Amino acid sequence: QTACSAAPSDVTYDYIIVGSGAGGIPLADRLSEAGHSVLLIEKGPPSSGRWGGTMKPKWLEGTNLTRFDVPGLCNQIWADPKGVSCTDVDQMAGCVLGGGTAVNAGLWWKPHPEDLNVNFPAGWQSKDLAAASERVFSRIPGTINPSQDGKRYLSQAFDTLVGSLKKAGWEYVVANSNPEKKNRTVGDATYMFSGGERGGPLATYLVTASARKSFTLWTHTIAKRVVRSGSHVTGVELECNGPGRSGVVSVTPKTGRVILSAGAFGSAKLLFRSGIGPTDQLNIVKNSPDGPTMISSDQWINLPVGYNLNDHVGTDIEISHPNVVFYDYYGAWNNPIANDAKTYLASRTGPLSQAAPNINPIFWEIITGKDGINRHLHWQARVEGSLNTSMTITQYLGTGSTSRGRMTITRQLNTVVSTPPYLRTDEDKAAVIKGLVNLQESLKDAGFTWVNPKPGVSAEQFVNSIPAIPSRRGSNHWVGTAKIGTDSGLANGTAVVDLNTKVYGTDNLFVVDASIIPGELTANPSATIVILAEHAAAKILALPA
Ligand SMILES: Cc1cc2nc3c(=O)[nH]c(=O)nc-3n(C[C@H](O)[C@H](O)[C@H](O)COP(=O)(O)OP(=O)(O)OC[C@H]3O[C@@H](n4cnc5c(N)ncnc54)[C@H](O)[C@@H]3O)c2cc1C
Repeated sequence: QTACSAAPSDVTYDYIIVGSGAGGIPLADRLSEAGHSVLLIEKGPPSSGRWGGTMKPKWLEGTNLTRFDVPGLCNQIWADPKGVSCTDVDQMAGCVLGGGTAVNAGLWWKPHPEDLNVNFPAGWQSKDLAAASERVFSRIPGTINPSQDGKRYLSQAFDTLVGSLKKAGWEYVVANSNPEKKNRTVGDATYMFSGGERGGPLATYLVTASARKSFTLWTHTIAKRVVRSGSHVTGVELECNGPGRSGVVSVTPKTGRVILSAGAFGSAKLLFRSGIGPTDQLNIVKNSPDGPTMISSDQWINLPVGYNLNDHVGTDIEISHPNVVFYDYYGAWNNPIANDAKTYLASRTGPLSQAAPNINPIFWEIITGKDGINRHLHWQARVEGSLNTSMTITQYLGTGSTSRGRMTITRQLNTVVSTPPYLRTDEDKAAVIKGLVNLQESLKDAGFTWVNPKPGVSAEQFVNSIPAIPSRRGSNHWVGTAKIGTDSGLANGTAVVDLNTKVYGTDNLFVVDASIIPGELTANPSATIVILAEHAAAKILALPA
């Protein structure tokens, strides 16, 4: 492994952003666009070919494409996570340039108004984020037709399920044209893909940022902690990770700022290592290898970092139908169907331009609980399961869920989900069960064979039979560990960052990523995180120097 080189001691940056995911990349672009010098630090290697990534199967050799660029290879993260997934997190997360936006399935949704209005404080409501949303969707519009010939491949599962739901009274919608229509509606999966490739922030915001002299990117560089004196942050201490940088990098004296965009686990970990968080967690860091050099306890800032953890609680059902056709996306790594590889390479068309494993359709329902809360269910179908005519459909419970968990740190400095956030309230469970009962009812005469739950097993028995742990219910949509709000955690409140995303008790430390989201959203979160980053950039730029 190549050794790190020392960070230059004679250069400072107006903004140092840690983490190049859904939050970090758009932020880096907007802050550098405003004329500031910006350093973006990413612990992992380049991913997409555009940025010098090299990981690819044989059939992509000689092209500028990597495994990250081809939608049909997105599930390779599960087959071969080595060198791609984070090793210090007990959940799946992308530790490469682009973070989750480099490894995810590319699903891309405009938020339902309640995602923001129910979860977020004043100033971050649907109407407040409308302009940011507009900016995001003008740069990354998303598509329901990833294949560049406009055709839909292997659409049997989609056609069968949409047809059945429509017969049962569900309405077909183009989801991102009608983000508010999420009750008994069904639509196409919408992806951030563009030109038949992954697209997203790596192909838009990072491209414009990189064209500016004021922008610097360091990959292979781990931020260990922020360097601070009391409430004032002066820079970031680095850990060697191959050919990246080591030492300390400083922000512009007096006016410089550090922004953590290292993800729901990564940003919380950085806060703990910087002496910011609940005392029990800071004491663990104190007893870790960091201990001897950790900031002294009289400068610790006690905030509820790591609490309020949430994720979509996933409930997988499996149904089969004779029309459904399976496509071996995993097999496409070594042995793609020759013609499919050829058409993908020649014109970005065919099954490999679609996300594995043929994710489609998506449908939604809102269940109002006895507690009066609207709980949003997002159902996501894919073609895989125990039969070659199976569809597995995951039901996600999002907006309105009242269960929360906790993430903590170990002495080895790994983050763990110590309290899973799944189905901890009766009303959350009731909504999940009711949603399943409603779907069974809607599909009852549609010719599907129910593999799971099996006939004779009630929805309630089925939901209760799946352990409420991340390996069985996890959705990789982690949020909430550094919640935004006006009820400062310094005064026994629940918020870690204020309405400008500034960490309470600090002058110039910010968090902008999934961590600040107070409660789970209806659908997959990445587009909303980019919207939040756009909005946060405007808020931060408006602060007095
Ligand atoms: C397998 C998978 C599939 C998914 N599918 C979808 C989907 O289809 N649609 C969707 O909307 N969402 C999806 N998600 C979720 C989505 O990708 C995440 O919610 C989103 O990327 C989170 O954004 P973020 O900015 O908070 O963090 P991330 O995107 O995770 O970015 C954090 C970045 O910080 C870096 N980092 C962490 N610690 C440090 C450190 N100490 N120093 C330097 N760098 C650091 C990481 O390497 C990473 O690049 C998926 C997630 C996974 C894991």
